[in-house]
Amino acid sequence: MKLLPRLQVEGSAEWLARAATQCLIDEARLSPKPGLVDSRGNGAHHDLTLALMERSAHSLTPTFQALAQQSWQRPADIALRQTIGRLGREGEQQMMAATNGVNTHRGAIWALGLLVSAVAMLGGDAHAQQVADTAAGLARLPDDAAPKVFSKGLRATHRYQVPGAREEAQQAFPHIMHYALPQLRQSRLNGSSETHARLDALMAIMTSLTDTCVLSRAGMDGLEAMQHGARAVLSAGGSAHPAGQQALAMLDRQMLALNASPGGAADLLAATLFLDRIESPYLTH
Ligand SMILES: CC(C)(COP(=O)(O)OP(=O)(O)OC[C@H]1O[C@@H](n2cnc3c(N)ncnc32)[C@H](O)[C@@H]1O)[C@@H](O)C(=O)NCCC(=O)NCCS
Ligand SMILES: Nc1ncnc2c1ncn2[C@@H]1O[C@H](COP(=O)(O)OP(=O)(O)OP(=O)(O)O)[C@@H](O)[C@H]1O
Repeated sequence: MKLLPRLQVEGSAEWLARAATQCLIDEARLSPKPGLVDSRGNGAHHDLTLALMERSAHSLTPTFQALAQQSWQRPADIALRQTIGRLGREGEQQMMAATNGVNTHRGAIWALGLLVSAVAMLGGDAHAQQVADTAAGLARLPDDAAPKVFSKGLRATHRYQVPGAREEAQQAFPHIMHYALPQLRQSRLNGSSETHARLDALMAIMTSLTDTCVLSRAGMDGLEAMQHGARAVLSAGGSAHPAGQQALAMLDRQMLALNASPGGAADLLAATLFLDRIESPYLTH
């Protein structure tokens, strides 16, 4: 692999960090998303707003940049895993400081952080599948310095015996690679607007993700409502189609009634937009 001069590495790290932040902002603004914060309002969240999500996204740029710098052309080993674990946890603290203690982006720091690191490990130029595989290699390494803390996500994975954020990464992000990215591109090819293509990609994730945000807030009934509702949108022709729009509005009402919010699916949509950008960095959708 070609060794890049320091300045070029810094420039690439900055580009990756800005791209990751922009994907978080694009995800947050995308509307109408069922149960989630979007340009219309707060969805099922009492403690989140779009302004808070955007402030949080900006607070994470230095974290993404440090992750890219530290990971540049390095192999997946315990030393790198420890470094990115530390940077990820520091990023969570930055986020919490920017939001006065509200969890806006924990799952997104995990998924996007690993993907930013993986692109940098590969020298800044790679296909989405290689990036996902490389990120999975990192996620499978033990992080011995991680504090043993209680988390809602972990409790939901144990209680319902389902994979969560950790496993999604360790399995090389199947919901991005097998559902969201293909749907995003198919909907674009079908002539859908960028907004509709992104909403369809979100629906594709929601058809099968075991989203621990939804499980924690609304149990298995909430998760089933999310998966069935998302399938109904896609089988009605997607969000660009009038019948799909009706199905999406119904899913939104259901999610609000159940106090359910597919935050994990939202994180994976942001990560999907990032991998899409990596493969076509000069296109502005
Ligand atoms: C793995 C993480 C997300 C912790 O996950 P945990 O399952 O313990 O639960 P927690 O409730 O804190 O967060 C889960 C979040 O993931 C998202 N999520 C939920 N379900 C899913 C799913 N099935 N797939 C993907 N994401 C999901 C949601 O946004 C949710 O808020 C992460 O915070 C972590 O361990 N960070 C340590 C720092 C680190 O190693 N970073 C390295 C990369 S930067
Ligand atoms: N647009 C969005 N709207 C809402 N949540 C989002 C959005 N995008 C991403 N998320 C994710 O959803 C998670 C927030 O979910 P949730 O509010 O259930 O977490 P919590 O603070 O741990 O729980 P609770 O609010 O039930 O106390 C964040 O970690 C974030 O990663």
